[in-house]
Amino acid sequence: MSSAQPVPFLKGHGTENDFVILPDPDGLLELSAGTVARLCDRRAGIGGDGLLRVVRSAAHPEARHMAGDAEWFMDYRNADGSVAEMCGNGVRVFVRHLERAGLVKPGDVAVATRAGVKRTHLAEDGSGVTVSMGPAVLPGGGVTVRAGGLSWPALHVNMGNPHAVAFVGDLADAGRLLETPDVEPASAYPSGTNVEFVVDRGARHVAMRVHERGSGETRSCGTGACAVMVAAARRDGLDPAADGEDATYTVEVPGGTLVITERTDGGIEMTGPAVIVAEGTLDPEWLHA
Ligand SMILES: N[C@@H](CCC[C@H](N)C(=O)O)C(=O)O
Repeated sequence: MSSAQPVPFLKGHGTENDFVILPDPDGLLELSAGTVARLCDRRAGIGGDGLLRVVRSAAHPEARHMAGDAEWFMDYRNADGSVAEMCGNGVRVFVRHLERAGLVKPGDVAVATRAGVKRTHLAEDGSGVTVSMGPAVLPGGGVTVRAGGLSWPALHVNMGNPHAVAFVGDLADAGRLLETPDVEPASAYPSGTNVEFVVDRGARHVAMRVHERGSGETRSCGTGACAVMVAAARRDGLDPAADGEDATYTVEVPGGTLVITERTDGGIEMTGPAVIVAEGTLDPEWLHA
């Protein structure tokens, strides 16, 4: 990362999906994949499942076309430094940071992402953030997930980023998830995928584990929880666009709870917490080592 100036950072999380946040309003930081991976390293860096660079849309070539709708662009990177289209927990934490920094007021805030503009709503009482995640796309075709020596049929769901959702007998069946689950056919996911393992907890209430592309097993994934909600609804015979009735599910993740509604227009809304934990300045000696 090239910068002669001190580089500020924050640390935040949403249902324990944690992020390094780098405010860079004018898009001046040159952020290599290696620097992102160093920052997200839990022992030698700050630590995080991913990184949120906070850039004015007008200052970023990938977001300039959205500047009229959303002042701020969430430049999201996975912990290994790879770029991803969207991060559902990240976008909540992103707007919490904007609010805390006095850059937006509670209420409606639009955020530009690589998956388009996402509309968010920051509760006045600071309780949580709701994000309009857009519709799920179900490309169809059979997918199989293998992990922990077992295999399951899975549903391919795209929430701006790719997911394979498998219903399992027990969340422990997926094993330790230290390695990337095998997903077939690989051609269904040319850029890799996030994988969710799901069990039922009650009526319209599920629990999941997730192995994230570029980050490994994490304690939550917002786009993954939305993919799981849609997979559970279809399995339960619900399709709000056809039924003319919204469907709401509670999705438990290891790091907390997300509430997700699919509307009759196909739009998906996710509500959950967003917390800023700390802020500081990167040590220039460490940064430029
Ligand atoms: N944790 C995120 C998803 C982050 C991106 C994902 N790992 C990918 O590569 O698609 C979320 O909360 O949605």
